[in-house]
Amino acid sequence: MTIRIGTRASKLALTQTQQTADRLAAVGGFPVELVHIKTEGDVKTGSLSQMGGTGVFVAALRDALLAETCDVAVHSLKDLPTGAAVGLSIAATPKRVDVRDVLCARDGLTLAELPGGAKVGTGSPRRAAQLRAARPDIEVLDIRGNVDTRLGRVPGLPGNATDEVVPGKSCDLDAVVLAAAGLERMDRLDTVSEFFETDVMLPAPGQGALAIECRTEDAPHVEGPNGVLAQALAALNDDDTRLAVTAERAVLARLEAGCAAPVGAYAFRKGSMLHLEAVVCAVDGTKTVREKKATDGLTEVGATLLGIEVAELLLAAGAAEIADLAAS
Ligand SMILES: NCc1[nH]cc(CCC(=O)O)c1CC(=O)O
Repeated sequence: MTIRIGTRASKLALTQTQQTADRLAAVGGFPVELVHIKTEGDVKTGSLSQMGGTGVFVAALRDALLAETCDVAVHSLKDLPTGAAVGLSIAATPKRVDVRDVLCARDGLTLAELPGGAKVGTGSPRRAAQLRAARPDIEVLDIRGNVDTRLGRVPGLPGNATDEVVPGKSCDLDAVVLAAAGLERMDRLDTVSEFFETDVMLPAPGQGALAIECRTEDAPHVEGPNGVLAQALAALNDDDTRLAVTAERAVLARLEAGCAAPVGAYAFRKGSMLHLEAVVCAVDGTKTVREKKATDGLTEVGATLLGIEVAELLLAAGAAEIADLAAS
């Protein structure tokens, strides 16, 4: 029995799927193969929001699972909509890597060292808002493209393909903001000039974590017999990661936030407590509401309730008035 793992064709997706496939094969003792699934988001160009947001990347993989074109799909958890997919389960969330956002600037500059008027690229309203809050005097530009394309917008970064300055294309910005996790997986952490601590920039809910999805019948069950795939998936799960991302995603769900809403959230377990902090910002950076809370309820339900509670604190503090939460 060969387990087929569906993947998008992007370098980041291929890298993280191959790494997961290798671990699954090692713990499961069965052969695995990668199946390339073309998604609407890979084929079309232009604004993601016009295609229905990052959900388009996920939908094709889910269709392939349900059609039994593949048995397992690996998603970046932060790209996964909060709504459940009928017939499918998140069978494992492996231990998450660095959750932080990073600055990749020319000449190794930090955010504080960038000159006034510096051009900083990001496609994320959450990052744009927090950048503007920290440095109202810089210019934040909306950029698109994969990780290599984005890094290529900053002159002199290690590993860039060209030094040619082409406006809108290459070497035309002072810095870009990306997730440490993606750079780590693609072995491009040497481009980072600053790691943002969470008091400056709260990451996207689920950032740095993967979700391994399968048909519900193949997922690990609490009771009853588990097949070889379910057992291998259970072995890849990290309980603390699952708790943290459950709390973070409950914030999004309770806020009914779209995938382009300027919402950051970060949860972590420390000892017997699960801590959660979340932020909603005005995209122009002028207003921010931030709340945090902890629970000793270290269960799926406890984590969900913590997320709901923090979301309600944010709403009570005016979150819905300062930002378009439905933005997608
Ligand atoms: N939205 C694109 C995306 N989806 C997942 C990652 C990598 C980080 C992660 O796995 O959380 C990235 C790139 C980025 O945000 O820099």
